[in-house]
Amino acid sequence: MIKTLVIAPYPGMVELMKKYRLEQSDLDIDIEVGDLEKGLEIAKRSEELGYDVIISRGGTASLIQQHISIPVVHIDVTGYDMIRVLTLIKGMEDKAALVGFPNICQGAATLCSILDLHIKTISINSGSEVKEHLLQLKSEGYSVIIGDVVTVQAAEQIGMQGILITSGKESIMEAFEEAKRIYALFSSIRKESNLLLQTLHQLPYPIALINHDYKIQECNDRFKREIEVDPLLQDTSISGLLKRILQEGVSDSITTKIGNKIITVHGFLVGDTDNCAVLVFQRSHFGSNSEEAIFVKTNIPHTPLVGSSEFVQSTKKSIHSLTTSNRPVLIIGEPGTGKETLTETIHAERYGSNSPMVIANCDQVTEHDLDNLLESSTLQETTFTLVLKNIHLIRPTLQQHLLTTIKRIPTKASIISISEIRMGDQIEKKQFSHDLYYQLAELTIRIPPLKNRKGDIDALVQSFITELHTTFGKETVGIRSDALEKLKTYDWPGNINQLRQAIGELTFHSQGIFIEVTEVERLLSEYQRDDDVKKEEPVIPLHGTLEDMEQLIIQKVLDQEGNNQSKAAERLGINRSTLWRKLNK
Ligand SMILES: Nc1ncnc2c1ncn2[C@@H]1O[C@H](COP(=O)(O)OP(=O)(O)OP(=O)(O)O)[C@@H](O)[C@H]1O
Repeated sequence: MIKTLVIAPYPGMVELMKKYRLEQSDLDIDIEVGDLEKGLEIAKRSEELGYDVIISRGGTASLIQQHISIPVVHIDVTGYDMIRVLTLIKGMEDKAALVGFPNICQGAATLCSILDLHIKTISINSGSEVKEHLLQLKSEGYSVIIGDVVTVQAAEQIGMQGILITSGKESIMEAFEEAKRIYALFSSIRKESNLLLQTLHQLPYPIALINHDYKIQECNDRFKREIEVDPLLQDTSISGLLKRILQEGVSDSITTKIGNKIITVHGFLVGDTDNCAVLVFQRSHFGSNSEEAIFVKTNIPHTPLVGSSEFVQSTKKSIHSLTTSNRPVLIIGEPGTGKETLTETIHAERYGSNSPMVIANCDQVTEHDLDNLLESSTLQETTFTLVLKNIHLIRPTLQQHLLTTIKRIPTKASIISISEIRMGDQIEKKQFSHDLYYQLAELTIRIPPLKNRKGDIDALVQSFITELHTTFGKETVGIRSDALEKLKTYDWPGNINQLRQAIGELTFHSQGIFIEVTEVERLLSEYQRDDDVKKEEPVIPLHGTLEDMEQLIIQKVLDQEGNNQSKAAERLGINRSTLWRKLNK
């Protein structure tokens, strides 16, 4: 049974409804009387009471329709209704006019001319026009007004006779039929949209529809549970994505950090006119913590390469040509020479700062981590750079697996490997896979230590001073030229990293606008003292295999003992023949 509520704009309709509802086996009909605002009040209550359809007439039906979501069936004024009312006034002597909405007036005018009735018809577009027309008609000598409830009430208020156009059996039966049709149509649409809505809520991803005002129009339960709205809408890469979708209509994906989660957001446009951006959120397997074996870095800094050395100048040129290809790059350099900075610059030039970098710490990764990398659906759709950090420290047993993994990486990604050492020796000793090396080192960039490109010191120092001035509000804005020259006399074993730290210390302690030569001298003599102490300390290398380390220790002791094998064997606690065997492996 279709639960139906009739909101009758005038009491007379109730009786007629009661009479004909008995014939309706599909409709369970309740009837209430209420015109305009009162009718709307009843309709709003009915929404909570679970009615399927509302039937009403004229202005009341239109008003209800604007405010509630239940389908509203209009009782039309039919030709029969018009003939009935026109016949009613046929014998009247008084001047009569009909005031009503165009749907009534047009039919009425035609009928009046067929029936040869002299009835003026005035068409109105809103209820507020009624009173003015009635006063005009009254001044012209009209005393009878035909119309709907609003018109008739207004006429009676100013002393005119109002005659209501009532609805007859035909209009009412037609409304009942329409109620059944509309209910059937709404049920199938509702069923379909309920299914879609349920699908939206059941999907294992947070989903949101964002409108042109950048507000969330709709979202699923998962979105409400998992995504914090404020950081989301404040994220610059998300607002850039929304702008591209809503203004240019493009579909796109980005990976970004929202709160403490790395998330890939796929976005596309839906709708024709009031269109919305749909955002689908996919959480990455990987976090953003650089201590993890594999982590994702977003909002990549795009640091310009500074310096006048030949290395910087030629690298700048080759980076430009790298942007057009995805070819794997191997960057080799001592600690602190700027390998990671250069990696970021190549990535940003190739894909832009908004694309993520997936960084694998090769000294920590396991087979499982590499499998996760391939399975991560977040990375399938995204353009990213896979950075293989400390590639020289990858375990030999994992090298074949890494080779298989990188061959299956999506074509939209590229690989940059970072090594602190040239790996020629390791390859020769079969400690590093030849195949893997040539797969990774299609292009090799060797970053010289800072001591071999002192020409870059001027530009680096200036860039660090500027950075410290703007970031920490330091007063120091420059360095005296003799102080700068002094910096160039030192070899910087910690490379750019150490230089950066030195400038930080100098500006921190500096009292003036310029860093003075005396301040540099004081700092460099401290550095020199530390270096001398380090030289005295035996260095135990932690790279390579146990066997490699053993060889280096034996060599060091031999050096210190002036190549005297007996003394070296004695210090190492082994006999001479064991030492000889170890040296000739
Ligand atoms: N072109 C450059 N302009 C300004 N600063 C730079 C540049 N290159 C490197 N740096 C700075 O030098 C420091 C070391 O750089 P980076 O971390 O890239 O070196 P790295 O070789 O990767 O170091 P590590 O081997 O210790 O990981 C960083 O603080 C970085 O900001």
